[in-house]
Amino acid sequence: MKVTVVGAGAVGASCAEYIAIKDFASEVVILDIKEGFAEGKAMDLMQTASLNGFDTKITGSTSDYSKTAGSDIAVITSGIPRKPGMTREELIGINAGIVKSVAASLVEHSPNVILIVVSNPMDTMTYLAHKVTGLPKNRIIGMGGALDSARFKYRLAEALEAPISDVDGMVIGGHSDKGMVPLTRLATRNSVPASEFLSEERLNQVLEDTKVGGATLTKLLGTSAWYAPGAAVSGLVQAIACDQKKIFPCSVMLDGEYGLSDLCIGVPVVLGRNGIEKIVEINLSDAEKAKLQESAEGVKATNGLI
Ligand SMILES: NC(=O)C1=CN([C@@H]2O[C@H](COP(=O)(O)OP(=O)(O)OC[C@H]3O[C@@H](n4cnc5c(N)ncnc54)[C@H](O)[C@@H]3O)[C@@H](O)[C@H]2O)C=CC1
Ligand SMILES: O=C([O-])CC(=O)C(=O)O
Repeated sequence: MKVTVVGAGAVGASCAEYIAIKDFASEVVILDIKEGFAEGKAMDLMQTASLNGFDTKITGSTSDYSKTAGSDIAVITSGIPRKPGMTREELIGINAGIVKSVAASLVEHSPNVILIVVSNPMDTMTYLAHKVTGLPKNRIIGMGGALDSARFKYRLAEALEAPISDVDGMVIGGHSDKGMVPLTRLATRNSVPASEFLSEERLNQVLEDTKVGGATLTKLLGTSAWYAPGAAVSGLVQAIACDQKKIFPCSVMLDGEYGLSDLCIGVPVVLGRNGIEKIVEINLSDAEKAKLQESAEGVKATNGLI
């Protein structure tokens, strides 16, 4: 199993590190345009192999896509991150050009690749990857919901004063400050609805804190987050590589599902060796449907800018 990670920056390196530590891939290639940067990150990570106990071979490349040839999965993290006070949508001007050329180069060298798009604004960059590559729908996956759901569980556990392993919850919709739809109605603590433990007001606070999860970290760090994003990507890569058939909310091209078409937005999907093996249509309440619709309108407006 060969995995390429484009972008050796904060998210790309974290993602490569988590993939290596989980030790399911034979090879990880990191590629960046900054001369020597990917090679340096790869060497540094390889020097953790004997310490962390993995056999994954990590190599770096400066813009040489021939080294990525034959990749089964490729992750696109190349592009600029936001600074405090910015929205993800404001990154579109620079990142659209980067994602366009990177996606085309990846597919040229690995025609059977499954693409995972991370660069922001992620739903629109995923849509752009479809337009550029023409790959089948099951082979382009946007990563946002897995991260947003992890942040939702963090906030739920905090409110419930419970261990995170005891809580479950999912975020669908666009990966944006306004567009996320945390499904508080379906959140649970060990199968018991979270609403049995928390007031409506406290659950709403959890929802609001989840939606601004990325912005909160950007304000604290001065740039956007990387540990949880890297871990979330590695979870998707592992589900595909190991044919796990796990459900994650991912940004995928919809064709009538949830009453939406011609956009990529976060909905639950089953991930396995073929990429997106099924889009799972869950019964949403009228209020949740309205929020998803509103989120879709936001994503479509951003898509209009490419
Ligand atoms: N979807 C999600 O949940 C998340 C998305 N992001 C997004 O991921 C992207 C990367 O974030 P960071 O790693 O923090 O940024 P970073 O600045 O640390 O790293 C980006 C890397 O991309 C490289 N790069 C730029 N153009 C390239 C090209 N044409 N080909 C190859 N490499 C190129 C840069 O040299 C740099 O090393 C940002 O757009 C950020 O908003 C970040 C966190 C979560
Ligand atoms: O907040 C950002 O800009 C980066 C990102 O998408 C996240 O961490 O959720």
